Amino acid sequence: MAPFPCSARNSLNGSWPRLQAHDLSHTSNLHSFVMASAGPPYISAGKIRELVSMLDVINVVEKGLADFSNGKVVQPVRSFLNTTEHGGFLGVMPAYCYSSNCLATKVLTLYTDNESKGVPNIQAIVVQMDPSTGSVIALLDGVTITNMRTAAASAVALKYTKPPQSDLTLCIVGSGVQARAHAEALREICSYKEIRVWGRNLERIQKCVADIGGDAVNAKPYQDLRTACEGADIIVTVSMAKEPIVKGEWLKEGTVILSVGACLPDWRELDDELMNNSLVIVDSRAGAMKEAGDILLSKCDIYAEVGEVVAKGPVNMETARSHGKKFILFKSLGLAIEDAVTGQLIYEKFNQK
Ligand SMILES: NC(=O)c1ccc[n+]([C@@H]2O[C@H](COP(=O)([O-])OP(=O)(O)OC[C@H]3O[C@@H](n4cnc5c(N)ncnc54)[C@H](O)[C@@H]3O)[C@@H](O)[C@H]2O)c1
Ligand SMILES: O=C(O)[C@@H]1CCCCN1
Repeated sequence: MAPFPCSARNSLNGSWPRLQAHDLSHTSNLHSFVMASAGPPYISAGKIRELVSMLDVINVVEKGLADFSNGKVVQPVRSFLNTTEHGGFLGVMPAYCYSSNCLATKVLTLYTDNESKGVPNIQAIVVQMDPSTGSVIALLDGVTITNMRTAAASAVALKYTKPPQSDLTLCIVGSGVQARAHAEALREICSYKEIRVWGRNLERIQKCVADIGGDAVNAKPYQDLRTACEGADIIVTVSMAKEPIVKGEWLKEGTVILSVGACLPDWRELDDELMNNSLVIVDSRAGAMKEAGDILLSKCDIYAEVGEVVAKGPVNMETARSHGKKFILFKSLGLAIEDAVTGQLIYEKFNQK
């Protein structure tokens, strides 16, 4: 029986209809009644943070990435369109996975200059559906999901590539939303003797350092990018840069780089020397060959997808050296499956409450 006995949505104005008394004779399904009468729930940023921890998200994203590389996820490379006159992008990111029982799409916008307008550069909503019927079961705050699952994907990559020493120096290049999310997620994987935060504006760097936890987590502001990168064991790049800003010649051998920005084919964060000296692990080969400016323009090789690494086991510097490389690098572009599994987890926890 159809879950919405009174014909799902009003086809003229798209609103969710009120259930009529006679509709009840067609269904005994309370869930259908609630859905049809009130529409799908909206799960806000605050609620999401109450329902799931970063560790929860790391765990589902790890499985999602493994399923993706194992051919268990149906997901086209996302489609982006330009809002040319306004300098922005609209992206649509659908994914379906039978083994994680999730069907969802994220709709997002990416602008680079929204700060002056008082709104975030990346805005998004996740539409979660019931895979067995296609019915929309929830709308979720896509900004929070994007922040958490992106940092979680980097945490998964770090889990499988982390340097062996215990007291590590982490350098975060960028002081925006993802800088904060990564500080949280990467602390689930390693402990750090210092967390360096670089940005272009001292006030914003200091705010980011304070938000991350300041002295309590050994976070320190850096205004010179080269100094921030030199000697770091792990570097995460989360800037909106469009040109290479981090240079391979600055880094010590054995550095692990988590490259999260530069998600368009003509955007860069890292120079050719860095890319060509790295054992490069990507979230999606197909995505990387369409969107990753640092890979496409440096013409570097791709070693593996992170989901393959999750399945086969950790990669270390011995592997990198055997391929003639000095660094290990994870190039993240962001996958719809990361949003879909995170959205599904949140929806299930929402229903348990
Ligand atoms: N891989 C993924 O899944 C994924 C997901 C979300 C965001 N991202 C990317 O991560 C990056 C950071 O996203 P965010 O949400 O933190 O954005 P944000 O706007 O909150 O922060 C961006 C930071 O970059 C700095 N910046 C801007 N232009 C710069 C430049 N030319 N050189 C150096 N720094 C510059 C800003 O001052 C700010 O500190 C973006 O490139 C975004 O596209 C990737
Ligand atoms: O996967 C995502 O959600 C993002 C948002 C914007 C930039 C690239 N990737």
